[in-house]
Amino acid sequence: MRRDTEGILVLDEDGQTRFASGLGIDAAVAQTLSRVWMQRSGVPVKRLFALPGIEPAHSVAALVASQGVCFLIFAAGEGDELTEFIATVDCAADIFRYFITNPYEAMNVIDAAGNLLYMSPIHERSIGLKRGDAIGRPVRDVIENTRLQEVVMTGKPQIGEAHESHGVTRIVSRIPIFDRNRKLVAAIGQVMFKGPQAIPQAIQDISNELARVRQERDFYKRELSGIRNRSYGLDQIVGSSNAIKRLKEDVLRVAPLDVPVLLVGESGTGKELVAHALHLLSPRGDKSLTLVNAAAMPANLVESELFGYEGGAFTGADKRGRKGKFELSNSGSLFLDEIGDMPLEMQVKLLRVLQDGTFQRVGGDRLLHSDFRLISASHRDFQQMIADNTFRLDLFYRISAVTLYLPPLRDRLEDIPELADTFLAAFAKRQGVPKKSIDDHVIRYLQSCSWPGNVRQLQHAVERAAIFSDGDKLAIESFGGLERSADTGASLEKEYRPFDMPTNPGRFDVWEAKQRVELELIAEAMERTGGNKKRVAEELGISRSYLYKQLRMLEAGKTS
Ligand SMILES: Nc1ncnc2c1ncn2[C@@H]1O[C@H](COP(=O)(O)OP(=O)(O)OP(=O)(O)O)[C@@H](O)[C@H]1O
Repeated sequence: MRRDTEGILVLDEDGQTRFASGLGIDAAVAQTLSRVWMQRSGVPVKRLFALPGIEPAHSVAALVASQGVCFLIFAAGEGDELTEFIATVDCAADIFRYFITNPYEAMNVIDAAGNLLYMSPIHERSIGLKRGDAIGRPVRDVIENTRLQEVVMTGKPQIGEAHESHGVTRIVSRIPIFDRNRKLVAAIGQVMFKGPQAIPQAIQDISNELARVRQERDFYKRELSGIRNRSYGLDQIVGSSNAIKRLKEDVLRVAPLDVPVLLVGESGTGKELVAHALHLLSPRGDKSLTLVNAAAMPANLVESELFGYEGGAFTGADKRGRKGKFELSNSGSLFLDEIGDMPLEMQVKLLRVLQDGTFQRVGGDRLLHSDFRLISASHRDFQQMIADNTFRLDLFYRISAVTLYLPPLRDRLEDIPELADTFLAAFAKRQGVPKKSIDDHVIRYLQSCSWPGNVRQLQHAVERAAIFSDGDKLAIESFGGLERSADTGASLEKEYRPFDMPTNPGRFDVWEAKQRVELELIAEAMERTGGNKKRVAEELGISRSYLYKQLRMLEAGKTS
């Protein structure tokens, strides 16, 4: 006969059986437990203990009341350390309580779905939660930057990691919890809570260094993906609208001149494309075009990226030092994208480089010189930035000898068929699949959309539709519902026009602009050298007679 593995035995004050079931009916079990109960005045009954003299091993939980006792008997399972621990350590419950309320090391528990089952009081207090507030909530909504949910997803522990939350770095271990059938049921997070001073400075330094390296890695990844092996010329600028025709004419006219060019236009209008064309069509076209994205660059990297650094300039720096973008673009062009996002303190430094082409590496004292042609770009409204004092007027003048305006796609909807066709052809070639086509009614649909992300958005939308359309034609549904136009084009064009933009986008007098920059350079050099004309002529590489002529113009400008 199969023996029960569980049972209940209820005894009264005098040890008489009041209720029994399962193993509780077994005479040997009842006798043993009755003895334990009747000796309670000498040996108090433990809350949990191993059942003596019965094979296989069983554990007993005792619920003691004034009129009697209820024993719950259950199979312990071989080598069950928990039952053994509870059975042999009298203060087992107190030890558990210590672990879950430990003020030096918090313990949080989540279930397999990533929801909090328990959070230590110390941790709750540290993030301003009331007792039990976090229970039932997804852990990632409660603990900033936590990765505890990853542990229930992967089943892999994360031991001794630095975790930054609410401005404090603490050491954390995250451990998956499995049941006896090796099924993942929960995860616990143990957080060292002695305060920041408990974390050795070395660990803090490593964690800072790691964050810096991660940031740097992401930055270079972005840079790398930006440097595609594509050839950019005028042919790459697709479109036959008047606006694009004029833009191409202007690129041809400006490219050979060694003056700074500012490209202004919304995101995705092709500023980078135009920068490449300007460079390729310039006398510097066979040299390199160095790309810098001021917005994507982490603040702590901007200076060393642009200026380079000398060996040992800071922790983690290359021992041999490194050239910055200014040096790398020597004799070529420098494309400074999103210049409007450059912090003010960097603007001052950039201005200095643009004034005389000299600079120093971070941590160095050698005066270096670089000869580059600056092409900068921004989607921002310079007029507004200058009014808000977030962009320096003198820098604006310096970078915008020529400003080219790139029209938003909504202002040249007639380019959509050509652009869409180009993107479809390129997509088909890249993927090695037949090219799909677009019916006129789909083109009309595309022309009714607002395209806030301009050509880039169109390119992505067309590629997406090429993937999701069945057959050899793009269907409207496969564009996934694009935003329709509310016809705001005209006002936006105005918004993006920088201050001295000609009303006719792209039209300007290049010679006038060149003259203006030259006069500014001369005025500045005169001021710097205290009016020493010989030095000014030498520094600027112009003859003295030409300098005198220009000075007369400057004088005339002041009095007119
Ligand atoms: N006229 C165009 N002809 C062909 N492709 C274009 C044109 N304009 C933009 N593109 C394409 O659209 C995408 C975005 O262009 P680009 O990166 O030059 O825009 P951007 O104005 O520099 O954008 P952002 O300001 O966001 O950096 C690129 O893939 C580019 O090749």
